[in-house]
Amino acid sequence: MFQKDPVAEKQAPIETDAIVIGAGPVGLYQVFQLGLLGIKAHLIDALPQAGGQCVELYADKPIYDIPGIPFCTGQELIDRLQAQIKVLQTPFHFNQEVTLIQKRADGRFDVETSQETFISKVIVVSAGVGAFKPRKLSLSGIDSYEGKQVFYKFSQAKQYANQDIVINGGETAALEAAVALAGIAKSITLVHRRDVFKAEESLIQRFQGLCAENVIKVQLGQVTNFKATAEKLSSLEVTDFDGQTHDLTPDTLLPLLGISPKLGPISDWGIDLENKQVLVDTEKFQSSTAGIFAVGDINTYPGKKKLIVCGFHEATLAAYGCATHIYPGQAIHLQYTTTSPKLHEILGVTPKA
Ligand SMILES: Cc1cc2nc3c(=O)[nH]c(=O)nc-3n(C[C@H](O)[C@H](O)[C@H](O)COP(=O)(O)OP(=O)(O)OC[C@H]3O[C@@H](n4cnc5c(N)ncnc54)[C@H](O)[C@@H]3O)c2cc1C
Repeated sequence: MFQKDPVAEKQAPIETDAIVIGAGPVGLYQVFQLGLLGIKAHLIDALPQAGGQCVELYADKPIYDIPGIPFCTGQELIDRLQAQIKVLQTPFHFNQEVTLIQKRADGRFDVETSQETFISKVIVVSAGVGAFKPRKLSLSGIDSYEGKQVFYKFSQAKQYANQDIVINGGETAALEAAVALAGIAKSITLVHRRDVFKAEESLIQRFQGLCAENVIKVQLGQVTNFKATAEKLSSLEVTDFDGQTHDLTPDTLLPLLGISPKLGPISDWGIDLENKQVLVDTEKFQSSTAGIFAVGDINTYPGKKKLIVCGFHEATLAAYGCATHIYPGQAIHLQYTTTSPKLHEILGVTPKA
């Protein structure tokens, strides 16, 4: 596996057998199943890392329903899936949203991101619920301070040592950040619309304990305005339910208002959708356009369940569908990883006799 430079200029199209759009758990497993059939894929994701919902929404939380793994966290599942495909040396293209898919006269597909173009024989869309985008503050001009004093993602509490921090939000991410900053930041103020928080009970209790000790201050209301010079955000205005305004002077503002998945350009790709999901058959998980397949949370068919294990099944059958499309007229035989020398070669393993 290697990463492309995200700021690289657009170059000649990359020609490939398969493009997988979305590096969530199902996209990663799709790469593996394609690999078993000798099909090399390129994997593209709008995010800077693999993992989809497992990493973005529940990296540290337990999953109990993956076959053969009684317990693992979202991040551990993704680490294992990445380890499983390491041998395939799949090129990953991160920080790139696929914006265009178009059928070519030669039957292949043009695929475009903002930085690269591809020509592929098949496409597997494993785009989950769409590309994740943080919910942003709707204050005109605040985006000028993004990445300087305004951050929509929280990590590494230590970088905020001795700072006055304002967190905006009342769900898990906001409460986790407030708790993590306790004892590190100079002051922590959490701004939330109402006095009700949405997170696991144990987290709410830790948060409320720190509020009771005056380590975290809660300011009810909405961020309604800000004052700033060209270089620096100097103050925030919060308006409470009585219409009273409160000025806060943060060094850093962390709006952690949740992540909103955006289906984005998928709706313009000319494939049939039903309730914003890609309609597929249940034999190959192929869309209304031959050569474009869809697996995981993005697809729909009678009886669809949005579960990782169902996505793995879909990816397995879609790989056979891709092989039939790439090698028309050729029989694609099922082989067992236990006994097939060809698969051992692909996987780089030498089983004991
Ligand atoms: C809190 C929570 C707990 C869960 N627990 C479980 C559980 O215990 N067991 C279980 O089976 N399931 C669970 N799920 C559901 C499970 O996470 C999903 O079924 C699974 O993530 C779907 O995988 P996916 O690969 O289809 O999509 P995703 O994980 O959503 O990944 C899709 C990827 O596609 C990328 N993408 C989208 N559009 C584009 C584009 N245009 N260009 C480039 N990239 C794009 C996105 O950035 C994303 O990385 C849970 C979900 C949540 C929210």
